[in-house]
Amino acid sequence: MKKIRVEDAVGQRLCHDITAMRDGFKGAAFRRGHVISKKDIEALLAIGKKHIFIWEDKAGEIHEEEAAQRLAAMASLQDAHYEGPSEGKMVLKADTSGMFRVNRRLLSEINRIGDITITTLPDHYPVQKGDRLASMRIIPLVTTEEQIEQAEKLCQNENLLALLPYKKKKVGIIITGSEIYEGRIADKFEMVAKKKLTAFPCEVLGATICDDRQEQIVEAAQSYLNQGAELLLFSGGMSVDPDDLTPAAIKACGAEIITYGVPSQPGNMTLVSYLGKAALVGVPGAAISLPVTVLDVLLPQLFTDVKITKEDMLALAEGGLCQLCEVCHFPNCTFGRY
Ligand SMILES: Nc1nc2c(c(=O)[nH]1)N[C@H]1C(S)=C(S)[C@@H](COP(=O)(O)OP(=O)(O)OC[C@H]3O[C@@H](n4cnc5c(N)ncnc54)[C@H](O)[C@@H]3O)O[C@H]1N2
Ligand code: MOO
Repeated sequence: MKKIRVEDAVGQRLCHDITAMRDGFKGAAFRRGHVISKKDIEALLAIGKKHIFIWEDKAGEIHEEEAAQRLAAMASLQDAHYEGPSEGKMVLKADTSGMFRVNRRLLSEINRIGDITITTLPDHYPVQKGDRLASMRIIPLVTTEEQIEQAEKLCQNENLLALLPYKKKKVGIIITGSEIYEGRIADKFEMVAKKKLTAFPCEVLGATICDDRQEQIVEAAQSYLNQGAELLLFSGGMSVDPDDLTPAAIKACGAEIITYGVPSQPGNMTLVSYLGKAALVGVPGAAISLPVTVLDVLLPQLFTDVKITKEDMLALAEGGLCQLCEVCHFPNCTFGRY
């Protein structure tokens, strides 16, 4: 690449986007390929560009825009599209709502190569259509093609990124507790659960209030399963009192327990289990009194086709202590990352 003074550049073609920042604007003031005219000289000087590069092709070298496009192509995925290049980078955006996945080990290997940087939302992040998911660029204006080939090779047999779209599910809500069943207090869980479920494609089959009696809880669960429910949320009776029967009732339904107890707080006493395709989730009482608990962390994955594992739950421990912020920013926070 040849460096020349802006005053001597009239008639020359810019070989990369040139960024300006002013009054809240940050973006490309001049695009790659723009032919510099006399009137551009003052504008370039005003954004601090006294010199520009003139591109000279060299074998084995690759320009930032082509490099970014190659990186995007090696990590293409369904239900998302790339935009760019702009300022040398490609940005991945979601075409649907779902749970974003990133292969962290592979991401680290690619970023270790040298000039390449790929940055993403956190693994398991819930996203909406239009959200930015990842951005890719090389740091210098030019890199060796060999570095891009190395990254491409790493992505040959495994996916770097994925977006798991939410699937429509039928949901049954089972509320336990003698105080609610006998009318001593009003139920608060149905409203809480239904509000959280509005973020996902689902049909709520109903909400059943049960006494602290195992057979009644099992019967309510079976009734929803017979109606095709793929997600059952059980509330209350999840801790250590003699009347806390929900975990035993879920076991009695024949579900395979993935975990009873999650290293995350609030929501420690959560139970995750599966009976065939259906997820049976025991939700501790804290979900009623706090804006965000483990339930909010689990819901995105519960609406995908990928089952929650014990490893997933163990990974919640670091950062899993909610900071109880005055204004809750979940999921844009430390809580619930795995
Ligand atoms: N000694 C210990 N105490 C507690 C533990 C523990 O491990 N050792 N765990 C704590 C955790 S964590 C939670 S969360 C709570 C509550 O757990 P439960 O899910 O068993 O909740 P309940 O005992 O059934 O109810 C607690 C409280 O909330 C009211 N409630 C419950 N469901 C409803 C509803 N649908 N609508 C309105 N109000 C509801 C209930 O009446 C109780 O007042 O336990 C900690 N304690
Ligand atoms: O199970 Mo509890 O307060 O950690 O929700």
